[in-house]
Amino acid sequence: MTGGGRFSLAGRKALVTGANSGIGRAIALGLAESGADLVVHHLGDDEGALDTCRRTEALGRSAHAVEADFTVSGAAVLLAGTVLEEHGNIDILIANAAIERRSQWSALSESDIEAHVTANFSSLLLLARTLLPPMIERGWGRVVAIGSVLAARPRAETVVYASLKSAQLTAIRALARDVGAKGVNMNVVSPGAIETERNSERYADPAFRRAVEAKIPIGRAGRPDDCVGPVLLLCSDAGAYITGANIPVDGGWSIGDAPGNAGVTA
Ligand SMILES: NC(=O)C1=CN([C@@H]2O[C@H](COP(=O)(O)OP(=O)(O)OC[C@H]3O[C@@H](n4cnc5c(N)ncnc54)[C@H](O)[C@@H]3O)[C@@H](O)[C@H]2O)C=CC1
Ligand SMILES: O=C(O)C(=O)C[C@H](O)C(=O)CO
Repeated sequence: MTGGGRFSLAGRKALVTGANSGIGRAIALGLAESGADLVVHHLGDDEGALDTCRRTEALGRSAHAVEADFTVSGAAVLLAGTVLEEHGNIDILIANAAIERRSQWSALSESDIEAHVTANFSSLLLLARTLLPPMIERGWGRVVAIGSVLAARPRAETVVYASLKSAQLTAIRALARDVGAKGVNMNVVSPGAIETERNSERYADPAFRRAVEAKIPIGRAGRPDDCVGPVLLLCSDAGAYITGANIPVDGGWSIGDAPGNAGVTA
């Protein structure tokens, strides 16, 4: 099945980071359903990456798995170079992979801060530095970074993670401004509470689930699949006039949030 018309991604090739699980896997498969070929990035999950590749091939698209640890300095540059060399130009970059280590600010270690900065912020800029020029040359490209509603909801135990989601948004908007006239659109999709591998233990606690659901106007936690449609819009010609945007996918959770609202405990 391929999404047709203005949502079609036929003939496009996408690199999706963290495409072995959760939101990244759902987005990767959505892109493939709409006609894109894939480069499936993962870290330490051969089985998950192969599963995404097999499911992509079952949709009639090609898929190749690549591995990189973005907490390691130089890994993003190496990956981008290898991808261009071995898999050809990338039309669509989905920067989805991220680490989230929660701890009180008073317990933060320098190495933890550095790991977050390298994986969640530097890797986006370094992937973009290599992958954007060929997009600009061909006059068409899309970058979607996966943000978080936490960027606008600062809380002490996610101070590094949330700050970097804010920084990522600013970076995307800065670059979007520069490449907009060259056919390259760059946006952020910001999920709210989405049930995935990273938080399955928290959601196993019924009290946690109830607390989260009570704050969401749509009344349920999100599913990875909820993030797919907005990304397809931004990656296709249907989204040709959208750049530098930040689209929340949070069941309405952020409606009425004041900047700096720290009252959400889920
Ligand atoms: N699940 C949620 O409620 C929310 C998730 N997000 C964002 O969505 C994105 C995906 O998260 P989920 O699907 O929930 O989590 P997940 O844990 O299923 O996926 C994270 C992916 O990142 C990759 N990854 C982890 N450490 C890495 C490293 N050091 N180097 C390279 N890749 C690494 C893994 O391959 C994994 O597939 C992340 O950017 C996260 O910040 C944002 C808001 C809410
Ligand atoms: O991981 C993020 O980023 C989040 O936004 C997490 C959720 O909002 C959350 O903490 C509730 O499950």
